Amino acid sequence: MNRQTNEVARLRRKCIDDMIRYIEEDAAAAQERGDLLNSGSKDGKEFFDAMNDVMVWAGKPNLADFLPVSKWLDPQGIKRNMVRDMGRALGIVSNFVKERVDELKLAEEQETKDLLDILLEHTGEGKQGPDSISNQIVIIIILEMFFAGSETTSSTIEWAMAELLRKPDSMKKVKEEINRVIGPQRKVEESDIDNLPSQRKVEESDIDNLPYFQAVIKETLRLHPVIPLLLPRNAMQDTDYMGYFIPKETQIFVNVWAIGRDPETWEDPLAFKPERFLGSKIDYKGQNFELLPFGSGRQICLGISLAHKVVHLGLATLLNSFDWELRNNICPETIDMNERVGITTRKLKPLEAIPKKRVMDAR
Ligand code: HEM
Repeated sequence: MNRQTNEVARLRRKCIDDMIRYIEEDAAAAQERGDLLNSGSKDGKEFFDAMNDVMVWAGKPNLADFLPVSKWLDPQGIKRNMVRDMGRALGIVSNFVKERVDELKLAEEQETKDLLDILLEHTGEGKQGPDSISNQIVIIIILEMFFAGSETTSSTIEWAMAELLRKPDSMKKVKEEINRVIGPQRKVEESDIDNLPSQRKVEESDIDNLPYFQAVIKETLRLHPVIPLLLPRNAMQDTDYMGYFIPKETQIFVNVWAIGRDPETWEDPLAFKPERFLGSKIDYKGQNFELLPFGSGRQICLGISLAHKVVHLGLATLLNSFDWELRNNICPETIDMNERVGITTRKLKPLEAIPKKRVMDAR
């Protein structure tokens, strides 16, 4: 999995470069209009909105779960709304898959294949062999990957940026560190974050070169785990757990949001203090039960290594490419940090910050 994730580093680089280009173009246009960024991608926005709605329906307590006889009535309209919004998202993903199928018909031999290319190599209606999958399944797998991988990473970056803007001291420290290690003259590479075999030589283990930045991400995931109750589990049998009796078929949620804010584990738990992770061995890879934003064990996030790269590369690039400022009427203390409740926790009010292109140092 790690090897395959590394092989498509070039694609991630391109996505990050595109993101910076879009921000620059959007920022210039927004300045002329006198407002903030407004992404030009209609499909992107439509998908983002549909996904948001699906996450809200998925996280709503459903009366029908407690009163199964009322299931067919769908008393709160949750199923109805879910089917509608899932349909919107599926429509966009179907078009995306169709575009790729058309591109592949015209393409020569590909150098690098992504997940969709590989899935498409195995499409068929089952006649070709047991390992062939239908087009509909391909669309559903891609939809699931988009759902699992996009809002989680973008929200984590948004929360981190909001926390840094609320705490100018931490912002200053992280920028100084990134500036010292990377500097505005060159792009942030994945090798700056991890010890990867990379396009350029890594002089030392770069992960050690950005300890404060690493700590910022950990602290963000402690306070804002984007899947706060993980995915639900079902007790397969009657279980006695630490003196609690859990009957078979009980649906169980693990509240990692509360674990990350537990005053018995964390000093000053509600404060954003990346320093707490400096020199600490606590990590989010599922071994330290006080910090479980990706879950743990067999059901741990399938995309953890990809998420690790994308979140670090994305945020470091945003910080290295721009200086971020708040609007005139907002100061660090008044940034709205309320959460939108759903199966994922997104910011209730999207963060509004103005990117100012960094001027290259004349070194
Ligand atoms: C900051 C980013 C991310 C966070 C915080 C995150 C967190 C999680 C969590 C908490 C779970 C449930 C684990 C459990 O219930 O124990 C999960 C599942 C999953 N994640 Fe992630 N995730 C992130 C990014 C990604 C990415 C980039 C992908 C890949 C596209 C991905 C793919 C998945 C999949 C497929 C599952 C379902 C695994 C299963 O049910 O077996 N995630 N993630």
